[in-house]
Amino acid sequence: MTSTAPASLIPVSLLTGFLGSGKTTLLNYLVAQPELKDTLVIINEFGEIGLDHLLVAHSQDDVVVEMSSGCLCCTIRGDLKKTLKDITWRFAEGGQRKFNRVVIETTGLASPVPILHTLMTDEFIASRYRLDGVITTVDAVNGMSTLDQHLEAVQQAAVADRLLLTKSDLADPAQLQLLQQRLKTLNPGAPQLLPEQGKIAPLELLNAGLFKSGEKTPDVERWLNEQAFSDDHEAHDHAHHEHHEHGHQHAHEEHHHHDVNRHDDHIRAFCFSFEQPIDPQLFDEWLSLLVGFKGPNILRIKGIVNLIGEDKPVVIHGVQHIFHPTVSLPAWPSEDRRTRIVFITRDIEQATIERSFAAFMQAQAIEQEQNKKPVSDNYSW
Ligand SMILES: Nc1nc2c(ncn2[C@@H]2O[C@H](COP(=O)(O)OP(=O)(O)OP(=O)(O)O)[C@@H](O)[C@H]2O)c(=O)[nH]1
Repeated sequence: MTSTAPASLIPVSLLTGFLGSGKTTLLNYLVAQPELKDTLVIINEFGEIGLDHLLVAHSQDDVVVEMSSGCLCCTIRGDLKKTLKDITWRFAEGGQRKFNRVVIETTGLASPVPILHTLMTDEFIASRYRLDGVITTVDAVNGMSTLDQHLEAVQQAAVADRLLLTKSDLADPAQLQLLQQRLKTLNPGAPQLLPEQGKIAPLELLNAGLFKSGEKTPDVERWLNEQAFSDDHEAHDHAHHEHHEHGHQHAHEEHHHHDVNRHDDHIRAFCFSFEQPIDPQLFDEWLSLLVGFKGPNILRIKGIVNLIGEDKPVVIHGVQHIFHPTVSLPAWPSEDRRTRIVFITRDIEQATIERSFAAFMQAQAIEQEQNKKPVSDNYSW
């Protein structure tokens, strides 16, 4: 189990959101704000000639924009690695780095999961950068139909740490409320914010990760936002209820369309918790087996774990089958010593996770009694 010095790593915010959902408008506003001084913006878009960089105002000398062409999610993944390596010396003066934060705007057409993956897998990147958070813009007017039609848009919203509902000035309030409820069901942990023409206090978006810039103490509560998952079912029921009402009162066809095999019906967001400290080997085996079998369907995992023999909590953060180096926290953030892990999955139910964990615990108890084979030999998914 390794641990890193997160305070010294450069925070990276990922800005994603479907085509035309207001990413550039937001960036244009953000780069002019003092909080984003010394921020390097990497803009990527689909197609050979990038235009977006021309739209981002260079309001401050310290804000620099790096262009890559191609689709960031596939061919450009190598380029992203290269760019993140190159900028450490290209944007340096007298041996001093000229930026202390990076924002990557991704193409609206792709799921950000492979990019998160890239940020975690490359050794050089993981040793220099840390993910601060995923910011996702959702168009308040077109959001519903975009979510219906594009799995990528659902994934963008599902893995967000902050959801920005743009163009709310153009949306009908009832329509906006429905979208907000749908997003709450999809991703209960992400605060929803409503910028007007991209105007939003930068601090609402930055520091969404475990650590705030310049601070050594992690903010687990804000990062995990476990509280938001406790009324998960309520939110789900409410969304369906509202959905029906809306369908009957306003748009029967739309209602019907939304209910038919929605992409987000496959997405699950829940918090797994466990009271007692967990045997580290059992936890490792369980997690390895889980990501081994279900990796592609795990969009994001983040959590705080109480391990037997460790007086400090351990933080885990993963995407698909890839995990960030485990971080040991200096102390428990509160009296609450439970293991709490937030899962965002595709087609993996909370009950499946709970059942597999219970089976491991049970098998371990039997094994301890009979001193038999490792638990993983006996569990199948
Ligand atoms: N009325 C209104 N229009 C907005 C708002 N935010 C963005 N827009 C408009 O929406 C359109 C698309 O915004 P962009 O910022 O270009 O969206 P984008 O996500 O960067 O688009 P792509 O680069 O195509 O992915 C532009 O015409 C913006 O002016 C808003 O809050 N209100």
